Amino acid sequence: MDWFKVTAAWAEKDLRTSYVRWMFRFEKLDSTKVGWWAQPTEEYHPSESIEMLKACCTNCREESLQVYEQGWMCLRPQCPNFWKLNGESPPDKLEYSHSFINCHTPWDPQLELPPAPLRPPLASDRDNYYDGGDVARIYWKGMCCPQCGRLSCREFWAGWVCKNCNFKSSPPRTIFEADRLADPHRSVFTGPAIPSNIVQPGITWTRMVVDGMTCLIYYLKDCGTVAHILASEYQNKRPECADWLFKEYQAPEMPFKRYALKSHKVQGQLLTQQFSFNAGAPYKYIVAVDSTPFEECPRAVTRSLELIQERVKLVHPETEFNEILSVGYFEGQKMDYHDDGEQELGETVASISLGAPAKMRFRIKAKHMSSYKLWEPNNAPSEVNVESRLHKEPRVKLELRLNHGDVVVMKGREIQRIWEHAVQPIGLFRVAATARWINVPQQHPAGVLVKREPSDGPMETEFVKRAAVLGFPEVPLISEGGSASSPGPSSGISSNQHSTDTGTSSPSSPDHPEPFEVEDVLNGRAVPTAKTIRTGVEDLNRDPDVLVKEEDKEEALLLLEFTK
Ligand SMILES: O=C(O)CCC(=O)C(=O)O
Ligand SMILES: [Fe+2]
Repeated sequence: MDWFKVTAAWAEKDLRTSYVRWMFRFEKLDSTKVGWWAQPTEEYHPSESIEMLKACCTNCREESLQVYEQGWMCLRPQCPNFWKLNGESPPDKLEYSHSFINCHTPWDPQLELPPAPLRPPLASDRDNYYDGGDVARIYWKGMCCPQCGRLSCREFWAGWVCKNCNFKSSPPRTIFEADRLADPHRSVFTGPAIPSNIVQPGITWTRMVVDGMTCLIYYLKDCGTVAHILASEYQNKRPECADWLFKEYQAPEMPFKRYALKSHKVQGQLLTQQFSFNAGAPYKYIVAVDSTPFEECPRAVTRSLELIQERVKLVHPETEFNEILSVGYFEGQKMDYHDDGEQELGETVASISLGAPAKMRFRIKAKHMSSYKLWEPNNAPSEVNVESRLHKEPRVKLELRLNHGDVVVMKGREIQRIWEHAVQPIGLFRVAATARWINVPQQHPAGVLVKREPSDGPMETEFVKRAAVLGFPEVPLISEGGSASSPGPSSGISSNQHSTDTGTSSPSSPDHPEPFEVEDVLNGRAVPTAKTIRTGVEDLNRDPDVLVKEEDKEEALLLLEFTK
């Protein structure tokens, strides 16, 4: 782009809607440079000798510019003559006048100087100006590549990578101590901590001390409980506990990343604010996050899971987890209202807070607000009263103040269905790790059917041993008893429909084109889609024989789909 000055403002009327909109005329500071957006045919010859024409309204006696070629109009919305061309409505299509386009407005020479280079400096050049280490707001904003000028988001924990020329910029890393990020006026507890949560009427709670830790249990009516287990200085300083974890999580090698949001209304890719890392069973979340097996994770991740597990056992001894999502929040980042109610999720979700404190708020989802009246005391007020009360009452019913080392445990599926929660860190830098149980059905050892579309001939399917699909090349591509079948143009069979039509499969014949090579799968020429893998795994689990039963062939096509 370029630097511009605003040289005129006027009102226009939309005759279809009668709305009035304000328009602004921008003029480039350096009018000798042709804009990259200008059409080659565009006639633009700015000159100071061309004047912008003005005239006075006979009705309001105020001056308006002549903006349009079609003629002068009063451009003051307050005037009864506004937007009238010789007393009539102007035509729908108006053109800008020659003088309006080409006049060059004289300007104070001092102000003609560009105030700063348009290309923002690299964040590392600004280090001296920002207090907040390398987690300040500018460190998660985009980078303008000094080599090629391309703008790139900050996607990686370690720094920026230009998407065009691969230029890398890594800011220096400050390792924060949790104490530096804590509220300086907070109380420091050497024994069980005292909470400072906010509870609205209607939520009951109990408090107990277990193993020297304060536990608060909030009853979100019949939906379940939220337990807040407060850490103490003593607990946090123990080996491989909160202080240690927080330090470990800040290592530059930590595989945190900002992932692309799966659905949003903006053109192009949009990243989540926070950096995250998923380990154990795959969790869909609101972004397509990869998942790393526990054996390959940094120790901070597996240790967080152990510590969460230890804390959760204080209140819900039977709970197990198989997944942990670690999230790093830089300055100003937060997690908006959401629920953790994915279908595959177990009923307990627990998280540990590290670093800066945070507010975690729970509110009833708007669509369930009407059921709130069911929770009124015995003599439930009349419909009218309930409504008026709902409007006055803030939807937030519980606000937890989370400090370094605290653990929160949500237990109950209904909490995720009826309620939603949001987390707002207070301070520069925070890490949270949330553990869940995810029902991942066992992978069927037999394999999967893959589908391909040959350039000539009908759609082909081929049975591929699952191990090969998952990346073990030693397992060869196999045909299941000559299993090539023709599903027809649509194989969109719902996962719980079991076809009984045995006529859908036919033995492979020499007429059929060559099947997929395993290499196609492994070298990325044939790509499985995450959604279909998941559907497939679920179906395999529901019916382990699905791949060997002839009548289920069509359904099995859904199990894993490859696009060539
Ligand atoms: O940041 C936190 O404490 C919890 C984040 C959360 O709600 C989630 O990961 O689903
Ligand atoms: Fe959550």
